[in-house]
Amino acid sequence: MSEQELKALRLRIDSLDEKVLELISERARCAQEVARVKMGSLAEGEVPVFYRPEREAQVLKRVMERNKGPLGNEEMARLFREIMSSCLALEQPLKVAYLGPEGTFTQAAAMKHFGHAVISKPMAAIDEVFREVAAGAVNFGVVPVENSTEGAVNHTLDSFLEHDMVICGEVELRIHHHLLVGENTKTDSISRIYSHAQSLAQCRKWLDAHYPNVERIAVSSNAEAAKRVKGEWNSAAIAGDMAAGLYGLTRLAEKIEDRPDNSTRFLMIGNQEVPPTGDDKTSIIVSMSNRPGALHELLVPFHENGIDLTRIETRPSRSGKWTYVFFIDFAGHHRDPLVKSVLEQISQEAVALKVLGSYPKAVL
Ligand SMILES: O=C(O)C(=O)C[C@]1(C(=O)O)C=C[C@@H](O)C=C1
Repeated sequence: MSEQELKALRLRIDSLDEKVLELISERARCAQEVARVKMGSLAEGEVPVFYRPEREAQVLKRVMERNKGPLGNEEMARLFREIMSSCLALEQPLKVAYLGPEGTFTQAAAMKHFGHAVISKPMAAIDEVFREVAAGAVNFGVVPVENSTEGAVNHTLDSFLEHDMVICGEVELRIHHHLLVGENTKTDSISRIYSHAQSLAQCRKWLDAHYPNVERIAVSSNAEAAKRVKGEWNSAAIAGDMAAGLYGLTRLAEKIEDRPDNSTRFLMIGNQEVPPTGDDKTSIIVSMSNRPGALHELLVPFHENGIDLTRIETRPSRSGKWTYVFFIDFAGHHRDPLVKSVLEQISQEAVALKVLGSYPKAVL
């Protein structure tokens, strides 16, 4: 390509950037107007709701439907995700607590869902994320709930039994683990590998094959593992890209998870009910009396009404020995007439039924 051709193309890019800049600014001014309208239409004592997950899901879906390339749908939606995040920050900067420390996959999930224009707050434990939201110190919390290789995150399920929370969104993240070392690590003398217990489990076969005799040490998070390695010469960590970048570690081996489709689902928790979008999920907790056929009775109304169950999980209830609660996710919104009638049928048989929330299915 000649110098002249390159120059002409860059001039075109400059002129397009100016237009993009003007359009983004116009969009941001529109969002400010939206905020003014929201503030102006409040009833006495009502608090404005700036963050609207149902609307955000619609915007992102529309972008993906209309995108003609060459950028892929996900890539384009990610760009719009960030634009919307910045527009919302003009209306109200959201405060989001997540399972920390910085560099965890939960932080990556929070950014994927809310974009980067939020004030994020790392918490030391899942329960603390719940408490922070309950105390009103943040608008939303982000917690892991299930992994495709390792199953349910029990701390999260148990926290739902203790706190009154509304689930207002979900996000799925492909989890890639790397074996990370620091500048001072002697790579032929690694005698311990740090990571979160779930991540060690997700890489078990790889570790058996490559580091069978090295001690595996479970720590509170992958980011904590990365932090430790920085100061030691004989250790490595299993963690993701964010932690690697944050602690300046390099990858000795990439994508070492045993299953290539290894992914984790995260939930956004808050106090805000989300209206239907037409493509939603609902999460409920049900406790049934301890008798034969109870689970069958619980599931029949879903089957009879053609409602798609996406997950069912069992946990011991806190109220009695050998009694259980079921965590169920299904397609639909609790305001849909069909879902409403199924929930009514179940509540006649159940000891207790709690709707944890209806929320848009993950778009990104
Ligand atoms: O539509 C709204 O209610 C807005 O506040 C605008 C907007 C956007 O930028 O598109 C911003 C934040 C909301 O979470 C949803 C959408």
